[in-house]
Amino acid sequence: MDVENAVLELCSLPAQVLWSFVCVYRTTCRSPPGGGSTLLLDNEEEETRKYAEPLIGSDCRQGSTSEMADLWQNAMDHAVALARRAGEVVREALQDDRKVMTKSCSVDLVTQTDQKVEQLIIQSVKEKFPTHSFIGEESVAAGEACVLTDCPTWIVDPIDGTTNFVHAFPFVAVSIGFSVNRQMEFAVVYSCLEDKMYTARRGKGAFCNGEPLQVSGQEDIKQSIISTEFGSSRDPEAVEKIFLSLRSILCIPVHGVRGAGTAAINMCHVASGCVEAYYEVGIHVWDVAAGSLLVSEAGGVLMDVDGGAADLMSRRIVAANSRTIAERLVSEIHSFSPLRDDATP
Ligand SMILES: O=P(O)(O)O[C@H]1[C@H](O)[C@H](O)[C@H](O)[C@@H](O)[C@@H]1O
Ligand SMILES: [Mg+2]
Repeated sequence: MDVENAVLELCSLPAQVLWSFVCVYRTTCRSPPGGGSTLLLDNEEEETRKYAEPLIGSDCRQGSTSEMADLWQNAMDHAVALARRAGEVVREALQDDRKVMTKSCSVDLVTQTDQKVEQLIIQSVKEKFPTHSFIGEESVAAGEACVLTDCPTWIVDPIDGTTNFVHAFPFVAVSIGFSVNRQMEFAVVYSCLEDKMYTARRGKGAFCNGEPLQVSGQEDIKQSIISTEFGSSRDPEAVEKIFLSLRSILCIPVHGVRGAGTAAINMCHVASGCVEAYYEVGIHVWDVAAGSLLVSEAGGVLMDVDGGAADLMSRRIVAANSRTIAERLVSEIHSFSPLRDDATP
């Protein structure tokens, strides 16, 4: 039977049996069956196999369901260690003069520390997980594509709150999201100057320094704090919409409007329950990927600013403690549509 028919035959088997085959294939027929071609597994199974290698070993011990379910734990642990190391680099850099450069406009700042931290993270991940993909803020700024595929992908904002970093304003985060099959599997946001490590694993809750997070139970927007940012665009039409939204929301009235200066930490505040909702138009996928999982794992909801499904590449986000608050916010937002992160240039 050739490889293609073998794969079709296998796909009709229950997963447990399929996994046994993968085990057998891995240990008893290193060379692909039928010579030449390799049995192609989709990325996740391939990655499972690669990851699960320590679990299979030469005795082909089958990874139990829980061990397989934790196959991304190894990557998450590495992400936490990288975020902590990156935080040390950020704190050290704050002791020196920071060389400030600009990107899309005069207030869209970047520093050598942003670039150094991103390189540190990506280089380390490439060594440990050579088949993984990346979306990094500074790599994209340098011309790399910003496309999310099914592959295991690290979505990295080396310094979220770059403007804060330049001014030593105390909210600076390293944000690392990880997606497989376009679904967030884990999130790590390290608020470097507060020494707060926010983590979330899909289906396993959200935490800050190991303490569980839960969104606010407040359903009345008039008893709420809302966070947002002015962003780095100074396009008159965009600024007009930003201020119209801000005035509408402020005059609901809400208790207050806040902004940490970083999308990632704004979303951590929603997950922590100290802010009922955050919204913004103009952010990028690297600003919100990790925060989106933290909010949903803390019991919150994500939505587009027009009330539709959240789309991490759309540059628009509402992250709230509940649909009630999210939909009330949407009714007050004057939205606009920046060029998508994955738009073809
Ligand atoms: O600091 P950045 O990584 O550039 O990201 C920030 C962005 O530049 C803009 O200031 C947004 O308003 C922020 O929410 C975002 O985090
Ligand atoms: Mg950034």
